[in-house]
Amino acid sequence: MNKIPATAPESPKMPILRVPPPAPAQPGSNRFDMEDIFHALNLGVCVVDDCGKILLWNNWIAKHSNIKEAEALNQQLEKVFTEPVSPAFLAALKNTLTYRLPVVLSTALHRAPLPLYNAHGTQQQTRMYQSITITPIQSQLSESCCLIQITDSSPSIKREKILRSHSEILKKEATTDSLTDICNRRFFDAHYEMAVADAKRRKHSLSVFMVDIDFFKSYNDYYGHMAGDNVIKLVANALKSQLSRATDIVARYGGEEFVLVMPHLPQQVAEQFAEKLRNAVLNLEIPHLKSRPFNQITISIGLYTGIPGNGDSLLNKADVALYQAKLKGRNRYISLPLCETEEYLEQ
Ligand SMILES: Nc1nc2c(ncn2[C@@H]2O[C@H](COP(=O)(O)OP(=O)(O)OP(=O)(O)O)[C@@H](O)[C@H]2O)c(=O)[nH]1
Repeated sequence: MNKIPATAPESPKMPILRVPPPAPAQPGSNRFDMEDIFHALNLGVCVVDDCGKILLWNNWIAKHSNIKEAEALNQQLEKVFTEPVSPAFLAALKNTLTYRLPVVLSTALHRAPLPLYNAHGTQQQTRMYQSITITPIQSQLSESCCLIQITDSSPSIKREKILRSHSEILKKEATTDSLTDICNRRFFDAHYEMAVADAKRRKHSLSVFMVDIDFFKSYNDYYGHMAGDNVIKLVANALKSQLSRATDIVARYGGEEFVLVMPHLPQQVAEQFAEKLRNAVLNLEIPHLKSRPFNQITISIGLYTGIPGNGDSLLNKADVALYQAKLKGRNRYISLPLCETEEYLEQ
């Protein structure tokens, strides 16, 4: 190891760092051995000369690269490793040596520029995440050198990953209905507001489908609440499986009621889609002996297709249509007739 001299070097050929002389020893205090401190640092320290030859190599790098100090000294940095060094690191080093400007390698872009490991010879052979700074320094002999400092950023990156996954989970929980795993009312309200604004701006239609499971109170009473929960899940899945466009959503509106919003559908296509939804639930063939005359789980659908205007909301109109579907015997869709706003669509 090349000691970091605190005074003038013995050999005029050996470049040295400008290290401030130690403070005069106070009575009773200890003098520090710079070499011990250099090797005890909990970060990698390496100095290369203007040709990229290694002049200093501390214990931290020796440990994490599995390359001893004696093997590293006087070798070209990029050749001392058996595995490749990242081109970004080499470019940064070259820049610092040429232009004498310090560089901080972005940990976001360059996670593991050097082949350094936390656990050598174990199964855990993934490169350590590193934060690297390269600083130009001047030796007393005016030779240009670079100080490379490396810290292990794995713990902070791990922490960041955990925080990010926690925030993803929280975001999902805030927008998803826990029983059915489809969008919840909160997400729907926000989405609906944006869909309405978009449809108004572009003057295109929105189709709103209000869906309600028929005779669900009697189902709960007869089969029990848990069986009722399971039906809600199955119906939610059946409705969701009919959607294919990224712009369409289905949400649990509350209890055994669902809502679907789909932009840009001609009314006739929206009606065909409502029939597809009804059949998807019918095809589940869930027995419901208290539902006369169907004897199985069915849904009623209220559909309204229109350009959002300033009057009654599309949701209210779809709700009115649902009420009519219930009155007319359930297991059907009702689509409210076009009003003035829709005449625009027909032009
Ligand atoms: N199992 C279960 N039941 C629910 C849930 N949310 C609401 N319900 C029940 O759904 C039933 C809805 O009943 P009603 O609104 O009277 O409607 P219905 O019996 O389906 O009658 P129609 O809609 O007129 O066909 C009530 O008994 C609620 O307790 C839920 O999360 N799980």
